[in-house]
Amino acid sequence: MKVLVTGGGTGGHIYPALAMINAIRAKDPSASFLYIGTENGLENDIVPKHDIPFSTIEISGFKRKLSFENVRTVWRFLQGTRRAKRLIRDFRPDVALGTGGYVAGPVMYAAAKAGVPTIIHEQNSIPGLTNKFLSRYATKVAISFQEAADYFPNDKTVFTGNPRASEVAHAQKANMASTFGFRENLPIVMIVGGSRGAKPIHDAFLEALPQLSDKHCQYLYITGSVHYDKVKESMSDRGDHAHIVVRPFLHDMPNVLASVDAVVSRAGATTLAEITALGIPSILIPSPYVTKNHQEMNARALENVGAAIVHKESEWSGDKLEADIEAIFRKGKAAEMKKAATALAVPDAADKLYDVMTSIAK
Ligand SMILES: CC(=O)N[C@H]1[C@@H](OP(=O)(O)OP(=O)(O)OC[C@H]2O[C@@H](n3ccc(=O)[nH]c3=O)[C@H](O)[C@@H]2O)O[C@H](CO)[C@@H](O)[C@@H]1O
Repeated sequence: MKVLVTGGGTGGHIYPALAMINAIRAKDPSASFLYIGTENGLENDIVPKHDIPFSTIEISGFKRKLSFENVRTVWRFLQGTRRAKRLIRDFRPDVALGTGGYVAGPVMYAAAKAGVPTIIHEQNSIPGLTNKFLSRYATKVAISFQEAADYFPNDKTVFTGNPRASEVAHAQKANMASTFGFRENLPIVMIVGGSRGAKPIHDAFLEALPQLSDKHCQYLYITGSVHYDKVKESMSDRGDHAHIVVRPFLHDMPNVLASVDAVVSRAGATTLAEITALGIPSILIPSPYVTKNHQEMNARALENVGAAIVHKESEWSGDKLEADIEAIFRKGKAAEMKKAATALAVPDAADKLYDVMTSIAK
């Protein structure tokens, strides 16, 4: 099977695509792939590390307000479609998978127009602009939250879950002592602000530092590459933090996630698929800066069943972090949160998506 794959901008769109490529490779070792992304997106950094043929087109996103920039965007969309058409003509895929982000727009549109069977994957409970636009042309729409079905044509839409959940569900534990210097028998809490990091999460963490130094927990703090130097500098002003390990970005997230006891995070849909696949108790601070506040909707789906504690960004603080950690580890909430998270998991998502792909492939 020849599979065209696209999706990018941020990790939440890229990792489901990579997970699906790995799942297809395991089932069909002769399958070949072409991944189309952009040069500026995180995919340009991540995809080539996975031994996947990678090409780029130029594209930018629509501004919601009327602006001259949108004229340029339409022009780029048309240029991007033209370049994608050429790449598709050369590669001749049997099926195309798009996991969202701006780049998926022209690529999947060009694939559909070229007669390639197309499947778009939506990770969120409320879809992004690109996938909504593409759902008109796609052969199938795969969703990860039942709530998303309301936004897509009924006859095309199928619930599969997020294939990254399948990848993470089988992850081996990392050696946290030798990799990060953590002590055994003390809970490890990961703090992460999505694939690019999030300043409000850093601010609250830095504020909480004095309270967190009681050493009943250890912290693995992932800042996002752009925030790393600043955070390190702020921390060095605030004393010794032997129980806090700071990293800019992790490339082996599945194994590390499989080894932590709780996660403090934004509520990006792919992160939530990972958290539920592994049954990790979580404290979620949804980003309010995303389309139709979809991260809050994602987060509430976990909160409603007792899998997560959710705080609006405007209400979150270092004190809340300390109180939540206390509730999870010292007041025994961890076990019930773990159970509730596991109940939401879709560990066979990659199999489900594979079945849909092969059912429509040429
Ligand atoms: C600001 C924005 O538009 N965010 C969106 C974006 O978020 P974002 O890209 O932050 O997405 P997620 O939190 O869903 O996923 C992040 C992914 O990056 C991985 N990771 C993260 C940090 C790291 O150091 N290493 C690493 O591998 C995580 O394991 C995960 O697989 O896509 C998500 C999925 O469509 C959406 O729900 C989010 O609303």
